[in-house]
Amino acid sequence: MSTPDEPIGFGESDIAHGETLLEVDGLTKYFSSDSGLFAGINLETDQFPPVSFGVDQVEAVDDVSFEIKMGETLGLVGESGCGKSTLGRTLLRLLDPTDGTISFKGDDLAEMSGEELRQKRSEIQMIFQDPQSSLDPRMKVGQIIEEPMRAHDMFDDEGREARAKELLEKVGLDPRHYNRHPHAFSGGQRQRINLARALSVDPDFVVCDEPVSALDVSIQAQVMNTMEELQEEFGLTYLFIAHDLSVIRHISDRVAVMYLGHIVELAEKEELFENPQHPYTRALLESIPVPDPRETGVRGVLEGEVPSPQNPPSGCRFRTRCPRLIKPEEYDLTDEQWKHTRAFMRAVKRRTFEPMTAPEIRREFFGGDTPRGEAGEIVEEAIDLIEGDGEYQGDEDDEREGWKRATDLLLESFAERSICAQEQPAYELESELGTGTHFAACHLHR
Ligand SMILES: Nc1ncnc2c1ncn2[C@@H]1O[C@H](COP(=O)(O)OP(=O)(O)OP(=O)(O)O)[C@@H](O)[C@H]1O
Repeated sequence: MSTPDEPIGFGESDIAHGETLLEVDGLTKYFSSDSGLFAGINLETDQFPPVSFGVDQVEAVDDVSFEIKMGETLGLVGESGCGKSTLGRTLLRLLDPTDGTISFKGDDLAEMSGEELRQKRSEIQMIFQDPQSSLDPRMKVGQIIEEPMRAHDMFDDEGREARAKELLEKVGLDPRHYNRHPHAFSGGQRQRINLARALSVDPDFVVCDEPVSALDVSIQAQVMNTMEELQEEFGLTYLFIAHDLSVIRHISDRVAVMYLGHIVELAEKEELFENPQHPYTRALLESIPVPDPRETGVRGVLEGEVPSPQNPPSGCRFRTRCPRLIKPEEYDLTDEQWKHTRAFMRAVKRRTFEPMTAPEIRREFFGGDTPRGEAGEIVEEAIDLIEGDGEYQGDEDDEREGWKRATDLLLESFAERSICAQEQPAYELESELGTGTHFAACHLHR
């Protein structure tokens, strides 16, 4: 048990600044897609008997590897639903991993349970997005901050109170607020209370899950500045989860970009923002709203929907939306012809144009220069299926069938035969800025 006389600067960690604190290897977390009485029973009306047994998996986090160094902030960014929170919670063992290792100071958290895991939890803390709901309104601020210390049997009553008051001051609040209830505080102040609570047990590592997303922009910067000061003072290491790139840019040393359960790019902050190497990262960066009022809206917004994590694309998970999908080896296509074919495939898949005649399609999508050879035959067959005066036109059901067959044909012949569909990419690149490694999961770097 710690003594109350210990200074608030807390105990020394046995890992030096800049050394690996946490190393995650092949971390995977699948959820069964439904739960309850009928979990695993699927109704399939087109077969007999019309039920089958089997659990659909949501591949929320899939084969993720990275490390975090003592004293650094690793930013984790990605669109909603890409698995950021699941990753954070699995690291802390709030969720049980499906596979992989989580080496924290050399011990595998994935293998721990019971008392051993409970003990470890004082070294790893988490801060959540919503400071409103994560603070019990019936408890006073002092009790809230002391709760984790009590759970870990740290100090006596007097010691805990002294420490709680000192922490209130450290996070930028007034120690005299010790006896107040959380409702008396603003959103930013409540997040500061959360910070004090997380720090009360002297953690080395704090997973911050969208900690400033619910706050006004001006308050966000203040809270992040406080977090940086506390990091410096207490030698903290952060995994900072956010969907907002400007927040990530403010606080991170290195940044990991997540898409549909995979980490697609990881590099030092400047390198990632100035020299992004994954088409998804580029699209994310381009979709940041432009501050210039003369430019309206957002640029380069990502096309299409994120696929379901229940049935994610093979190979590179971004390939179904990727503007740089790689040409399949077997076709003799110029870059220009491939660009046209790819654009045509996307337009057919998403049915973005009204029926046209075959010459109009050739002109519109291929500038009159349709590919030759096998690829050309496939393109012509697809054109045949959707052309305005072709056999599939006139009846709505037939028309739909024609577009579907053309889509399947194009996807099977081109998209599915790309290396992007066949192999999961993972490449280490040289950084242009800074000294660290640059990971990019994109076959353009093969
Ligand atoms: N308990 C659960 N059971 C089933 N599926 C889940 C569960 N928790 C999360 N998921 C699914 O896992 C995927 C990843 O979700 P997660 O919350 O980790 O994403 P996120 O990137 O943190 O998104 P957000 O920013 O919206 O919280 C989603 O498809 C989500 O629906």
